[in-house]
Amino acid sequence: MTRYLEDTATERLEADEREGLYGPLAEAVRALVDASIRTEVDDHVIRQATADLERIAGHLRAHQLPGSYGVHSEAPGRRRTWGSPVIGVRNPIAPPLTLQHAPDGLVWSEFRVGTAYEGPPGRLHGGMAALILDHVLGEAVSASGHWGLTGTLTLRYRRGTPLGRLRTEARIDRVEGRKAYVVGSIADDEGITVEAEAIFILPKGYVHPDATA
Ligand SMILES: CCCCCCCC(=O)SCCNC(=O)CCNC(=O)[C@H](O)C(C)(C)COP(=O)(O)OP(=O)(O)OC[C@H]1O[C@@H](n2cnc3c(N)ncnc32)[C@H](O)[C@@H]1OP(=O)(O)O
Repeated sequence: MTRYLEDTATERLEADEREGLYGPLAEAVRALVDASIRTEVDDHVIRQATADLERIAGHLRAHQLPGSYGVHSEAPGRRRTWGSPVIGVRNPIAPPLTLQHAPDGLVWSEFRVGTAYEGPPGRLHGGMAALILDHVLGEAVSASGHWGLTGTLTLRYRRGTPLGRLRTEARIDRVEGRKAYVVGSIADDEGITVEAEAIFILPKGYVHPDATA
């Protein structure tokens, strides 16, 4: 039977420590992105800030992964998606979402989006809504014990999604062979703004990297 690796208590503690280190770094860069979009300070301050940031990037690049982050081990134990553009603890591009799992398989999150994700004035960019929903729907597939890549993702933008506080949720509808059908949404305080449905497909011959015999 296929089993998936779980963290021990010590491994969880180590991972929490790493999260406590990298989380604030990503949060500081997120604040920087917002500041970069909205600042109206004098030109010389911007030039100075640019030089300072280039210097800081140089410090961080002194020792780094040779390639992309992928699904990587920060510490012993379960591999983590800390580079994810949706939930990644280490990725300042991620809003980030913290996903919650209900006992009935519903995956949901309450989160905030700011100016970095603006499409129409004051509203969430449609592509960003697709990114969030792709991930959350994929997570609902995983939560059901299945796995797969997005084959088709269909969105219906019912009305504009305001920047600010939002909620997303997803649940699996059914599984047919290697295909998992899943549905979800993004909502503001007034109700659903974007509806999504997707088919996630387990690629032919795929073996999960965390699977043990
Ligand atoms: C928990 C973390 C969540 C993270 C979520 C992140 C999600 C992602 O970003 S995934 C990245 C984006 N997606 C991709 O890159 C996928 C690229 N595509 C592929 O790899 C392949 O085309 C893949 C895996 C979808 C299907 O390939 P393959 O396994 O060869 O499928 P194949 O054997 O031809 O077809 C299997 C079944 O699926 C159907 N199918 C194939 N492709 C699609 C598709 N794109 N859409 C719908 N159905 C499809 C076929 O009709 C067939 O159906 P049936 O069994 O009824 O005849």
